[in-house]
Amino acid sequence: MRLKFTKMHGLGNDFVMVDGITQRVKLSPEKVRQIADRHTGIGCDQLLLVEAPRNPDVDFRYRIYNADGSEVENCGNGARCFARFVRDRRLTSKDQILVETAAGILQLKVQEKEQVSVDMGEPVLQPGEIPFQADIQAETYPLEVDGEVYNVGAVSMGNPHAVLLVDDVLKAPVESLGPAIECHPRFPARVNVGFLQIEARDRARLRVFERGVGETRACGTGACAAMVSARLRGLVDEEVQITLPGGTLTIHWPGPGEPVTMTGPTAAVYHGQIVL
Ligand SMILES: N[C@@H](CCC[C@H](N)C(=O)O)C(=O)O
Repeated sequence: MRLKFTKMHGLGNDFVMVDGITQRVKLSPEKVRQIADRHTGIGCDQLLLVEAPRNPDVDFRYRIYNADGSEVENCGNGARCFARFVRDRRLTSKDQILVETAAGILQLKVQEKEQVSVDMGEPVLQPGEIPFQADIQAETYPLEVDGEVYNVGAVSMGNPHAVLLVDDVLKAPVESLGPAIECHPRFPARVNVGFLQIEARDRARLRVFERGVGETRACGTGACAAMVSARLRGLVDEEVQITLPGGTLTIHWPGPGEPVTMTGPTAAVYHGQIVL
């Protein structure tokens, strides 16, 4: 199979974008891992596959695969790159795009200077739906890892996130605690793990150890989940600039019952073909 693709990124969270509308694509977890390999493939955090929608009321469907080959529900930086990709490839000329994902329908707005805003929908906080094992919903939950107890927020943005507050993201134990929480038995579908440092009511820093990938330079759903967790704890206002290692996202969330909006940049790097 010869596959045409575009390499893109959102704040350094990098993607192989594949147009499954104008070419025939058959992907297995092995093929995704082969493409994502940074030494022997193209290299990416996620592969995003654009397809025709199944729901006639939306414009596209897009599917998300982590570098480990697992198919997942949502990807914030990927959603922004997806919007830019379908316009650059002239699959649509709309600047407001509705897209079906495994997490539901997202609404994307293409702005000036390659910025895209995404209505990420309402966060899910019910433990069973995240999924997270807890008897009742709470702002934070004590989570035991290797004999230590950490207070974590648990939020789904379509995909599951754990959020820990830290004093300094640069010193946060992302490489050790990230994988231990990612596979914690209380998160039966595994989890993305965010380490959040609040700097002011409108400014924060974040590092994310992503499920199925490892630490990435940015995670859009991770920034939304961090915002939700911080706001539920009363630590931030309704709009926050969240700076990740790859750059800054603007996240807006008035509060429970409201959708989260994420705004940030997109970048196209190159086009290519790979034979699999
Ligand atoms: N990088 C993404 C999230 C991608 C999926 C995640 N690793 C998961 O397994 O849920 C983002 O920008 O949101």
